[in-house]
Amino acid sequence: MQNQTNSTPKDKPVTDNEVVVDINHISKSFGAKDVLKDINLKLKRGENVVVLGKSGQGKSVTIQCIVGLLTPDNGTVKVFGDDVSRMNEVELKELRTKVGFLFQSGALYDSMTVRDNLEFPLTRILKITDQAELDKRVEEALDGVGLLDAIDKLPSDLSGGMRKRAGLARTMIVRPEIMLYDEPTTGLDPITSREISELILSMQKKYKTSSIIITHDMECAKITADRVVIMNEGTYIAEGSFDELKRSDDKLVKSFFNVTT
Ligand SMILES: Nc1ncnc2c1ncn2[C@@H]1O[C@H](COP(=O)(O)OP(=O)(O)OP(=O)(O)O)[C@@H](O)[C@H]1O
Repeated sequence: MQNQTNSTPKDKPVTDNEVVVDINHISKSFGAKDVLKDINLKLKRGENVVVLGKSGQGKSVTIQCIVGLLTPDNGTVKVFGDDVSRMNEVELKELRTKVGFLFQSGALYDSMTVRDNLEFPLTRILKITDQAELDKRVEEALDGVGLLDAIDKLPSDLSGGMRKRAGLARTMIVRPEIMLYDEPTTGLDPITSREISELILSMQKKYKTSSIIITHDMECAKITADRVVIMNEGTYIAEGSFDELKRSDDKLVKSFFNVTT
């Protein structure tokens, strides 16, 4: 690790089973508060990993460490084999074009139409200038999330579920290799939550994206997860498939499943 040089993700050979995010014994404190104590997580290419945990357990802090917005106090986070804490600004920028986020709000620009919101990353990140190409990509992306009819609407004219779909289309339009979903179904009714969860699953299948999905929503976990990890008090306490964890005898693990199952 000492003399490692960072190369850009696109230089890496792609293999099945490749670990695209490797979190190794990270800890993070804010003042006297030890938020992450010892977190380990490997995300393989094409895999959906759901992180379950109660509020304030450091799930969002973990995500911020993956994209270099926060630096762990100890341990390493490698993305595509490169240590994020050793990346310079150019490398971090390159990394963030490969890693898409979907935050709770969907993070659309309120003053822009849905079309303009989706064009924005195409012009900014992919540097596409040809209007016909922009139109084609925007329409395809919106069609993929069932929102083509809303192309000229403002975010304020959309329901919460539609905003989430538009946010997902905007993130996916640059084809990130890794997706980080921070509570993608929070604030949505059960039917819309299910639709978003199914969309997350279909995105994984269609684009072979590798995703970390942070959620409290057990149905979202059930629909989307290839693997579930449960986080409590700064460490991961259990890991397995949804069905394996559902059968667990551990009291804390059971407490997550008893809510809805
Ligand atoms: N930049 C920061 N400075 C100080 N404290 C922070 C910072 N970021 C997070 N924290 C603290 O770390 C703890 C974990 O926060 P985090 O947002 O990761 O929780 P979470 O598990 O994602 O919870 P939730 O489900 O409520 O979003 C919280 O107590 C929060 O106040």
